[in-house]
Amino acid sequence: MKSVIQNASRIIIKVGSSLVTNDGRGLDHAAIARWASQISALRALGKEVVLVSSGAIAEGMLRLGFDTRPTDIHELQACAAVGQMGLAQIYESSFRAHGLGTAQVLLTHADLADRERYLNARSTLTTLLRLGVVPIINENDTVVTDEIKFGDNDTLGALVANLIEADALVILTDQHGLFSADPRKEPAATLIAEGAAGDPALEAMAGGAGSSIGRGGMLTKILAAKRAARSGAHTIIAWGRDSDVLTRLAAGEAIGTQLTAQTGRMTARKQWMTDHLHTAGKVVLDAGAVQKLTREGKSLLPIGVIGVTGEFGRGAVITCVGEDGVAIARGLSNYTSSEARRIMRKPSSEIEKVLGFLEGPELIHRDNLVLL
Ligand SMILES: Nc1ncnc2c1ncn2[C@@H]1O[C@H](COP(=O)(O)OP(=O)(O)O)[C@@H](O)[C@H]1O
Ligand SMILES: N[C@@H](CCC(=O)OP(=O)(O)O)C(=O)O
Repeated sequence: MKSVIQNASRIIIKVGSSLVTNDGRGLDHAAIARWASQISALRALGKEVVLVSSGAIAEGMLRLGFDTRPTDIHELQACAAVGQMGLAQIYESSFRAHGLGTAQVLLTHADLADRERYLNARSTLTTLLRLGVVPIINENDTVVTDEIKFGDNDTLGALVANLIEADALVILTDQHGLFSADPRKEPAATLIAEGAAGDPALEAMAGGAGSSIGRGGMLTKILAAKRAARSGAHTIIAWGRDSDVLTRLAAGEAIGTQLTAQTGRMTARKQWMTDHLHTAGKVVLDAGAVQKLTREGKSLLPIGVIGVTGEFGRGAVITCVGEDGVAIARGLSNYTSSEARRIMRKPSSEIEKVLGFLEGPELIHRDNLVLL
């Protein structure tokens, strides 16, 4: 078996709390420097990498002088806010040593459930990747209470994989992968080298966190693999301290547990769009635009739109119909219905003049468009 990382061009790497910290107190700077060095090697191979890193609470505990993890939610939030400064600092300097810029992105699950914020987060992340920067994501712990209680960045990693349609999610943790049972409790447990993401038998093997600093345990990782697979991303769970783990995966070596997505990336996306039976509105396309979409695989520009029906917000799923009323495509709109009405039939060069801002030259970008 070959590692899926070898052919993956967009990868989310999640580094867990149990790994990034020195026994839950402060950050392991040397380990972080090693991952930064490996990620810069992946970048040199032409791969786009987004890092999801935990560790803010552990670093905040150290900086604020807590010996044990506070139970008060607001103290935890304070630790996360203080520690996030340290996390950003160490990543910034570790990547800078390899000539790579970093960006801090703090997200909540609710942000990704909101269509408009989802689209904004997606555009920001893809822009950062295009500009050659490594985005470093963590939960925005200041504004959430549920997530901070469970402290689970595995789910966030999967949501980000869905968000930017990554090819793979690599979950680095303190175990070599998924074992037939929790190896802390069952020393005879064996490593599961491969499986199908979403297979319920895997969930039965996974238990909770084994250390005092880790929270989610193996179950959240298995569920994250299932979620990542919905957009066609494969998941690898591996020991983050294995030497050169990331570069060896990129060379095709099978390490840890590989959970394969059963549906391809495009099929998964198409499925998601076509599942949207109730679209918020419609745009009517002239013959030229129909041609561009159906034959040339192009984006939908406002100039090809001759009518807009319904009321919808930015990021809504809308239907594209031809002049004969036949639906030809579905996609996520970059503009609201009222903005679309103002820019339809106009060249993209006039959008900014008409609206006073520019979300993008297209009404629906081809990456967000599915032909029916
Ligand atoms: N079947 C299993 N295979 C491997 N680890 C397991 C399993 N079930 C439970 N675990 C526990 O999950 C822990 C990893 O989860 P966690 O501590 O939350 O790490 P992280 O901080 O990296 O998210 C391991 O240390 C291990 O004790
Ligand atoms: N966002 C928090 C906690 C997230 C967390 O611990 O998640 P995990 O690594 O999945 O156990 C932090 O940075 O400390």
